[in-house]
Amino acid sequence: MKKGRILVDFLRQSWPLYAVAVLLHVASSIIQVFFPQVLGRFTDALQNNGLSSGLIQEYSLLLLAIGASYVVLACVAQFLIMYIGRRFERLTRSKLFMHFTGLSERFYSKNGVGKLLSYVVNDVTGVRESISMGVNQTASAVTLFFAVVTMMLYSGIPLFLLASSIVPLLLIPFIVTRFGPVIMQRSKKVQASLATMTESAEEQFGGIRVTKKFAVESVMNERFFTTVEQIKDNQLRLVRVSSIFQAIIPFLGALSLIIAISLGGYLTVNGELSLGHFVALTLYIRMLMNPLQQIGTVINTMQRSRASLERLNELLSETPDIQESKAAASLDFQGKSIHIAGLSFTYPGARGAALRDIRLDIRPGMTIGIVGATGSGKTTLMKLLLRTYEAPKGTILFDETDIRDITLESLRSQIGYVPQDGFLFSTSIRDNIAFSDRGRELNAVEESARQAQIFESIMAFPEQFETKLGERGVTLSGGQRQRTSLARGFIKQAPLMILDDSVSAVDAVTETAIMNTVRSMRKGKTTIIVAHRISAIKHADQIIVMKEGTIAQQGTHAELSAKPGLYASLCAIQEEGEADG
Ligand SMILES: Nc1ncnc2c1ncn2[C@@H]1O[C@H](COP(=O)(O)OP(=O)(O)OP(=O)(O)O)[C@@H](O)[C@H]1O
Repeated sequence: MKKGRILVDFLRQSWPLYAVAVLLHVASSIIQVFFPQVLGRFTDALQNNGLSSGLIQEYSLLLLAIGASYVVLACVAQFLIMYIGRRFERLTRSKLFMHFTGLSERFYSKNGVGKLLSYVVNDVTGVRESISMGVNQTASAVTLFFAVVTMMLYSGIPLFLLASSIVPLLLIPFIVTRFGPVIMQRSKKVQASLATMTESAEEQFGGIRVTKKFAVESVMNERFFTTVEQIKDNQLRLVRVSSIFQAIIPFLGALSLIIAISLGGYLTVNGELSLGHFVALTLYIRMLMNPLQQIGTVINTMQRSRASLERLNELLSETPDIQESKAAASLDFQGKSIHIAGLSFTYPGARGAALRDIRLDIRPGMTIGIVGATGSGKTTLMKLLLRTYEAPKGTILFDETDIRDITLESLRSQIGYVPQDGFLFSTSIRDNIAFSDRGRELNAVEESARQAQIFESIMAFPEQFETKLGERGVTLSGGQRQRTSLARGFIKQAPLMILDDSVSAVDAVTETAIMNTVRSMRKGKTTIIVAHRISAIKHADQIIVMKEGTIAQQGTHAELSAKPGLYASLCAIQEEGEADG
C-alpha cells in the first residue's frame, strides 16, 4: 500500500461532501468580510452627515443580516466536516480491525495487544482531528484570508499602505517549513510512548493476579510510572516547540496591525486617508489575525497527525505471512491420509530449528498420540498442520494435495483444534461452545458438554448454558475452562481433531472419562492427541515420542513400553508417581 493511501481512499469517497462544506465556508467567509466595509461606510456616513436614527437602523439591520447569514452557513459547514471526520474514524477502525484479523500469529507475537489498541484509538483519533477540525479551520481560514485580501484590494485603500501592513505575514511560509518537521518528529515520539504505556497497562492488568501473589506491586507501579513519565517528557518537548510555533503566527499578525495603525493613522491625520478607510483597514488586519492563528493551529495538528497517518498506513501495508495461493482449492478431508515428509521448521528470527526431518504417515481414521518433553516441538507440529505458520512446500500432504494448495477456510473448518488454554469469550457458555456455528441447537451444545464432562457443572450455574463468562459473568476454574474449550472442539465433529494438551488441567478420573468418550465418538475419524500424561494417549493406534524437534520413537503403547527408551522411562516415572500418590 502506498503511503497516504488510507486518507486518499477516504477522500476519494467523501469529496462531494467536503466540496459542499468548503463551498459553505467560502460563502460564510465572503459574507463575513463585508463587515469592515459596512462599518467603514457607516463611519464615513457619520462623519459626513452626522448621526440619525434612520442611519443607525439601516446599518444595524445590515450588520445583523451579515452576522446571521455567516453563523448559519458556518454552522452547517462545520457540522458536515465533523460528520465526515466521524465517518473516517468508523471506517478506519473497521478497516484496521478487519486487517488485523487477517494477519498471522507472528504479527501478534511482535505487537502487544496494548500497542494495537493504542493505534486503533489514539492514531485514528489524531488523523480524524486533522481531517475534521483541521479541514474545517483550513477551509474557513483560507477562504476568509483570501476574501479579506480581495476586499482590501478593492476597498480603495492605497496599495502601498496595504503592502506595508502585510509584510510581516510574508514570513509565515518560512516559519512553517522550519517548525513543521520538528513537530512531526516529536509527535511520533509522543504516539510511540502512548502505545508503550497502553501496552504496559494491558500487561500489568493481565498479570495483576501474579503480581499480587508475589507481592511485587511496587515494582510493577515503578515500571508503569516509567512509561507515564516518558509520555510526559515527550509531550513537553512537543508542547515547547508547538507553543512557540503557534505564538509566532499571531505575533506576526499583531505586527501587521501595528504597522496599519501607525502608518494608516499618520496618513489619516495628514488627510491623505479617510477615517472610514482607516477604520476598515484596521478591521481588515484584525480580521486577518483569526485565520492566521487558525492556520497555525491547523499546521500544528496536521504535522502531528501525519505521524499517526504514517503509522496507520504502515500497519495496513502489513501482509499476512500465510498467503493463499491463487490455485488453492477446498478439499474434503474425509478418507484422506496425512503425509508428513522430511519436515524441518525454524521460527522466523529463531536461532535453531524447532522441528527437524519429521516423517509421519497418518492413515484416515487413525488416532495418533504424541508425547515428549516441553519444548520438543509438539505444538509447533500442530501449528504447521493448522497453517498458523508455513511448512516448506511438499512436507505436509493430504493424500497428494500439498497443504499450501488447500484454502485456509477449508483447512481450518475441517480441523477441530483444542489448545491447552483455549480462550473463552465474555459471552454465554452456549455461545462459547457453539463458537464455530452459532446456530447450533441447544441439544448439540448439551451433548458436547456431556462428552467434555462439563455438563453437570454448567447445570449448577443459575443460568445454566446462558451463564455469561468473563468480566461481567462467572469465573470458571482452570479445569472447567479447559473442558468448556474441549466441548467447543467436540461440537465441530471435524474430520481431523487435534487435542493439544487439552486435558492437562483435569483430574485423572475425569481425564479417563473424557478419553473414553473421545475413543468412541472419534471412531473412524482422524484424531491427534498431544499429552504429557501417558494415560491420555496409551490407547492411540500409533504413539510418537518427540525429542528436541525430532521423532525419537514410534509405535503402539505395548511396543514402546516393552523396549528400553524414552517412552518406557516416561511410563516408569508416571507409574511411580501414581503409586506414590
Ligand atoms: N512463536 C515462536 N517463536 C519462536 N520460537 C518458538 C515459538 N513458539 C515456540 N518456539 C520454540 O520452539 C520450540 C518448540 O516449542 P513447542 O511449543 O512446539 O514445544 P512443545 O513440545 O509443544 O512444548 P510444551 O509441551 O511445553 O507445550 C521451543 O524451543 C520454543 O521455544
